[in-house]
Formats: sequence, structure tokens, C-alpha cells
Amino acid sequence: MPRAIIIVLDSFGIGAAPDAGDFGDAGANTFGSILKACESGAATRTGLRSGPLHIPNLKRLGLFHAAGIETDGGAAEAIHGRAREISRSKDTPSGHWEIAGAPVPFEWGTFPKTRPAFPASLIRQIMDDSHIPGILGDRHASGTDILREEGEESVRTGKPIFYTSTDSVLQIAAHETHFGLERLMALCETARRHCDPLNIARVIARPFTGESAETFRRTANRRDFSVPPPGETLLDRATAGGRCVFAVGKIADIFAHRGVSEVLKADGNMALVDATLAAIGRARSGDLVVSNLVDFDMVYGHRRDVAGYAAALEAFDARLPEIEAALDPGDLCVLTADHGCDPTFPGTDHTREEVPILAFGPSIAPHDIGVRTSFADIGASIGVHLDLGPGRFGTSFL
Ligand SMILES: O=P(O)(O)O[C@H]1O[C@H](CO)[C@@H](O)[C@H]1O
Ligand SMILES: [Mn+2]
Ligand SMILES: [Mn+2]
Repeated sequence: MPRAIIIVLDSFGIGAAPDAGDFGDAGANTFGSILKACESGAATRTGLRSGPLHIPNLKRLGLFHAAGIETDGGAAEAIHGRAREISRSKDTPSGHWEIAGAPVPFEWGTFPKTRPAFPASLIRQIMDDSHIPGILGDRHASGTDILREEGEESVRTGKPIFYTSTDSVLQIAAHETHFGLERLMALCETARRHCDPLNIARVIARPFTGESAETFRRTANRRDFSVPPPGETLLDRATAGGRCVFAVGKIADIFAHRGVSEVLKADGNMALVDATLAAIGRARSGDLVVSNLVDFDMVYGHRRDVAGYAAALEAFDARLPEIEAALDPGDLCVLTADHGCDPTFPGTDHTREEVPILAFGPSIAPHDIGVRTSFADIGASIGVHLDLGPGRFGTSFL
């Protein structure tokens, strides 16, 4: 029996979705903007990269075809197309769950762009149950900015930093040793419980190290406390069918550990590619590997670092031949994304975009699958490929 691999390039959208205007994202295009910035020289950084975007392998597979960009290159080598999201939000869990065949049929709770952003009753409940002396932040913010602004006071007072974004999230940053990593995780579990009635998708622990605003760094001990997916996912169906599901990076957290057999954690895109290759190496026939490459989003998209994003794409592209070489004759590997995060767009939030689908394997015949009406077509196709059936949502493109 064949195997399947999904690699989510977190935030790698390829153009505004038809409903992008509803999200304030008309005109956003993560891939297109990076391409343009590279072309014009705006994505040059000494010692990092320069010139036009160099992604020969993604190009060969059909990324430009999927994005509707004319190229002088030949025919695409992968099944190629793009997909729209039916879930009404542009966050990570919604995107991943829809890819896995469980779109979100309701609106998430979010916190207003006011100061304070969190309801006093919520903060009171969390404080009563966690013995913290108070909180800092209490607003919408970029996680790295707020660390510079509030980190030193947090260390001095022992008050953790609470912040949010347009996503359905409560993020809590605290120092790994001064506050304590385990204590932060316990605090997040408490917060998770009190966020449930507000329909908040995720509470995220954001531990950091360092001793001053200039040296604070967020660590790889980030942990997402997610509510479970709203329906049966491809991962659930695979494990129920006796298959092994390897979850690489934050996949297990995103799926609230449901439908996951083995967790492989790693820090940084290149280590995550290594972990993905390790999982492919261990997967047996009928198994599923699901991997998330978070740096595109967390380190470059939200930071609006277009040169960094371009360099990260080039670095991933250079690893693609290794991934292709790791595939057995019957395998199917799908590259896609969960939402956009255009590094040239105003603000620091995700952008509502269509995502690429590049599906390849030694015996997969390339063809154009056009614009898919749901990310769920990916899960449906993999379900068919793995002989698990298409699932409730989505139409197989195989
Ligand atoms: O600015 P940072 O802390 O990276 O936060 C980002 O990460 C969150 C979860 O992915 C998003 O909601 C966005 O706000
Ligand atoms: Mn994401
Ligand atoms: Mn994000």
C-alpha cells in the first residue's frame, strides 16, 4: 500500500481569496509579493540573499502554474492547482483542519482591538486559579514587539504578558527560568479551560530567555493548547484504520493530539525538514506523515521580513530533491499552506489567500486541477490514495 506525506508551508499563500476584502486583505499575495520584491531588489540582504527568487524545484513542480504566473519553463511535473478556504477564518487550526477534511462551520471568538483586549472576568478567573500577581500587555500585538516592550517588567514583577491578534488566540509570554517553563504551561492549561466558553481556538505558551529587551529570545518550547477539530479528520480516519500518523512540528498541537501516533518536534525549518525525512524513513505502507514548516509564518511572515521569507523559500526549495528521493514508487507527497501572511502587507497578521497544491510522487501523473473550492480536497485525495475513502468533505483530485 502507498504512503502519503503532507507538508504545510505555514502561511505560503499564492494570492488573495475572493473573500479577502471581508478580512481587510484585498490584494494580499504572499508568493506574488515576495517574487516581486526579489525581482526589484527589495528582498536583498547582505550575507543572506540577493536577486530574483531562486526556487528551481518548486518551479519545476508547477508552483508558477498553480499561481497562474506565466513562465518560460516547461510543463509542471506535479499535480498542480490552488485551493480556497470555506472556513470563515484565516488562522492556523482552521486551515489545517480543513486540509484534513474538517472545515470549521462556526465563527471563532476573538478579542477586540481595544486596551484592555481581554474581558476582566476572564483575567480574574485565570488569576484566581493560577496565583499570578497580575498580567502585562492585555492588547493586540506582535509577539516580538511586545517582548521588547514588556519583557523586562515581566521579569521584574513576575507578571506574564498576555496578548492576542486577529486570530482566535490568547498568547501568554513568560520567562523560561524567572517565571518557570512548567509554571507557564500550567498557567496556559488554566487559561485554556477559561477560554473554552468564549470559543477561543488556541491558548499559546510563548516562553522566552535572555536578560534584557535586546537579548530576549522566544524559544522552541512554544506550545499550542488547541481545542480539538470540529469533525473527523484524515488523521483520525488513518489512526482508526490502524495506520501510523507521524506528526512533525506543531501538527500534533494543532490537532489537539487527536489522530496522532508519533510526534516529531524540531526547531527551525531545516530541522523540521530533517524530521520530515526521518518520518518518511520510518513510515510503512499505508502510513501518513503530516508536517508543518512554521518559520515561514512565525519568523518571516508575521515579522514582515520579505528577504527572510525569500531566503527561507530558497532554503526549502534546495531540500526538495531529498524529499523527492525519499519517496517510494506508490507514494504521494502534497505541498500546500494553511493561509497567507504577505510580508509586504500592512500590519502583522495573516492574510486571506488561496493556497498552492503541488502533489507529486514517482508514479503520480502531473495535471492541472485548477481552483479547488475547499482545502478539504487535499484530505479527500489523500484519503482516496491511502484507501481510507474521501471523508465527509472535499472532492478528490486524483
Ligand atoms: O506575533 P506572534 O507572537 O508570532 O503571533 C502570531 O502567532 C500566532 C499564532 O500562530 C498568531 O495569532 C500571530 O499573532
Ligand atoms: Mn499557520
Ligand atoms: Mn501565524
